[in-house]
Amino acid sequence: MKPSHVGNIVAHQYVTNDPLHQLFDAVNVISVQGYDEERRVIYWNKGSELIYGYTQEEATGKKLENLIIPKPMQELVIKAHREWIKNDIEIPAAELTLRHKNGNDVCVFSSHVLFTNQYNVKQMYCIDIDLAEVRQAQEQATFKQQMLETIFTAIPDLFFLMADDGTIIDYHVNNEQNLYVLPEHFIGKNIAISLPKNVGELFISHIEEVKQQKSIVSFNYELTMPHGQIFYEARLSHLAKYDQVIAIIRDITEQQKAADLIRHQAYFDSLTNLPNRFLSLDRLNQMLSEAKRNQRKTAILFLDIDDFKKINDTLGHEIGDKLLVQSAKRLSRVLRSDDTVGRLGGDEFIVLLKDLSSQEAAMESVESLLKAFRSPFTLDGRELMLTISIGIAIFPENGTSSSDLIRNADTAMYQAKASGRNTYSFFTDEMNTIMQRRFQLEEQMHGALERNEFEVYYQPQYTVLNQEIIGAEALLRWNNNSLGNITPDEFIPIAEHTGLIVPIGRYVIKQALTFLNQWQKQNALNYSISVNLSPRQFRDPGLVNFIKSTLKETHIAASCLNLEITEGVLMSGQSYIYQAISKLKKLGVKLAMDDFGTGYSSLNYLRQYPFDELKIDRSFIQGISENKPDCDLVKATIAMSHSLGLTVVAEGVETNEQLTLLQDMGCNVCQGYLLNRPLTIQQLLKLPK
Ligand SMILES: Nc1nc2c(ncn2[C@@H]2O[C@@H]3COP(=O)(O)O[C@H]4[C@@H](O)[C@H](n5cnc6c(=O)[nH]c(N)nc65)O[C@@H]4COP(=O)(O)O[C@H]3[C@H]2O)c(=O)[nH]1
Repeated sequence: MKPSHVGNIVAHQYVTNDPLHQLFDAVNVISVQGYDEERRVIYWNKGSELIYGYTQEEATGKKLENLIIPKPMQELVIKAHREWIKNDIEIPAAELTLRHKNGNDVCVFSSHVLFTNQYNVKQMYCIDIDLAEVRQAQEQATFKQQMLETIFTAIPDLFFLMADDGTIIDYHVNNEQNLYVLPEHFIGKNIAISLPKNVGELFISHIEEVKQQKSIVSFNYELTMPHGQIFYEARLSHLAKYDQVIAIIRDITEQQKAADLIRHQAYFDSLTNLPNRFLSLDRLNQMLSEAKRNQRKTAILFLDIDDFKKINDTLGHEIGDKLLVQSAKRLSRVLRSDDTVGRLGGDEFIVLLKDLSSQEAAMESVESLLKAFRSPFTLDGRELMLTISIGIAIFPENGTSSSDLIRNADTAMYQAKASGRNTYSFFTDEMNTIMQRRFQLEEQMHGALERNEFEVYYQPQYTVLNQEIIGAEALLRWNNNSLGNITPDEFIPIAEHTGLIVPIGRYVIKQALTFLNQWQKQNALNYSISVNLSPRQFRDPGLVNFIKSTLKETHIAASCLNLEITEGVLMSGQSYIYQAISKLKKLGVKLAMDDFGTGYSSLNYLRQYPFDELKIDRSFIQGISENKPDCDLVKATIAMSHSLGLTVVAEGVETNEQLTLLQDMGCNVCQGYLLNRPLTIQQLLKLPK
C-alpha cells in the first residue's frame, strides 16, 4: 500500500506498520493501540475493541486520555507521553487500571513502544493484556487460601503435609499442645521417627497403601500425651501429582470412650460389673471350642441365691442390689483367673470352669463357692446370711452344645434347690427325664383352664365321733388330652412356679363356692368347704376382693369357707401375707393350718396367726396304729390344739383302727379313704345326708 500524502495521519501508519498491523489484527486477546505524537488513535485492533468496548471507527482519531484513561491519570499520562517524545524518557510497562467505554475499570498489563517512522514522526504503540482473568484467578487463589486458613482454625484436626516417603513438609495445628513433639523436631524429618515406633510404622504402612489405592485410607492409633491417653483417627490422602501425602488427624478420644462405654454396657452387667448373659454365653462358646480342640473337660455352674426374692421383697431392692454386688465380689474372688463368673439376671449367676482334668476337679471350685457364702454379709450395720444353690453340668458328659449344657446345669440347680438349698447337684440323666416332663406339663398347663381340663373333686369331711358329714375339701384334678391324669402333687408346684396358680386357684374357689351353694340347698345343711391356698396366691393383690365378691355371688356365708394354708406360706414372714390373712379373717373366713407335722410345725405360727383349725398330716395318722411315737405326737397335738381353741382335722384316715384311736384322742373331724375318696359333684350329691 502506498502512502497517500493527503495530510491524513491515519494514512502514515499503514505505510510504517503494515506487516505488524496484519499481525495485530489477527490477535484478539491482546489489545494493540497506536497513537500519534498528539496521542490520537492511529491504530486500534479487534483486541482493543474487545477489551475497551470502542470499535475501530469510534476510537480512531480520539485522544488516548479521553478514551481509556481514567480522569485522575489523564494529566500523568499526557506528561509521561510528552517526556517520552521529547526527552526519550520511556514509559515503563505496568499494571494499570484503565477505563472501558461503559465506564467500568479495565485491568491491564500495559507495555509501550515508541516508533519513529520514515517521516520522522513518532508513534506510540500500547500493547495491553487484559488481566481480568488473571486477577480473578489471583483473587480465587487468595480466597481459597483464606478459606483454607479459616477452615484450619475452625476445625480441631491436625494436618500434616508429607512427601510420599513420610517426610513431614508442613503442618497445621490449632494448639501446639496437641503435637506429640515440637515442630522443630519433626519438620523435614520422617514421620516414622517423629512418633513412637508402632505408630510410626502404622503411618508408613498406610502411606504405602494410600499410594497404591486411589481412595482415602484411614486408621486409628493412640498416643500417650502429657494430658492423658489420646485416641486418634488418621486419614491419608495421596496427592499423586505432587508425590505428597496429606494426613488429617482427629482426636477421637471422646468417641472412643463413648464407644467403650457402650461396648461395656452391652457386655457387662451394670450392677455387678460382671460379664452379662450375652458375654457369658459368648465365653462359654469359646470355652467349648477350646475344650473340644484340646479334649479337656469344662464345667458350667448355675448359681442362684436361695430365697433372694424374699430378701428383696422384705428388705427392699436397694439392700437386694447391695447384696448382689457383694455376692458377685465373693464369687469372683474364689475363682481362678481363667474362670468366668457372669450374671445371667436377677440372682442367677453362671460360672465357667476351664480346663478340668476330671469331674472331681470341679468340686474344689464348687466347695470354695459354697464356702464363700459361709460368713455373713454386713450391710448398713446389719448382718445377713445368704446361701447359694449350685447346679453343675460337665462337658462333654452332660452335653456338647452350650444350650444343652446350660439347660442341664439349670436342671441340676433346680435339683439342688429341691434337696434343701445351700448345696450343689451334678446333672444326671434322671433329672433330664424329670425336667422334660416338667416342660411338657408347663407347656400343657397354659390354656388348660380355657380347654376346661380342670375339675374340682370333693372329699367329704366327717365328725370323728359319729361320722356325720360336715363339709368337704376341694381337691383339683387335671386331665389333659396328651398327658392323661396328672396328680396335684405334680402339677400344683409347677402352677406355683409359673404363676398359673393364680387363675387356677381362683377357678377352684369359684367352683367350690358355687358347688357349696348347690350342696347346702339340696341337703338344707350348713356344710363348709375347705380350699387350699398356695403361697403364690397371696401375691395376687386381688385375692381378698375376689373371695369377698365370690362369697357374695354364691350366697355363701364367709364362715363356711375354710382356707387351708401350709407353714410355707407363713415362713417368708411377708407383711402382705399377714395383711391378706387379717382381711380374710375380718371377712369371717376360717383359717386352717394344713399338713401339720411335716414342716417345722412351729407352734409360734399358731400363736401369731388367727387359725381356727389344724390339719394333722396323713403321714402321722397312718402311723398312729403301728407306731407309738406317732401316736403320742398326734395325741399331744390334739391336746395342744384344743388348748389353743382349734378344731383338729385328721387327714388320710384309712382304717377303722385309726378312726377309733382318733375318737379316743378327742379329734374333731376326719377325712380319708376309709370314709370316702375325693368325689365328683354328682357322686357327692348322691351321698346320704
Ligand atoms: N393316701 C391317702 N391319701 C388321701 C386320703 N384321703 C385323702 N387323701 C389325699 O390327700 C390329699 C389331701 O390334700 P392336701 O393335704 O391338701 O394336699 C393337696 C394340696 O396340697 C394340693 N392341692 C390339691 N388341690 C389343690 C388346689 O385346688 N389348690 C392348691 N393350692 N393345692 C391343691 O395337692 C395335694 C394333693 O392333693 P391330692 O392328690 O388330691 O391328695 C389329697 C387327697 O386325695 C387317704 O385316706 N389316703
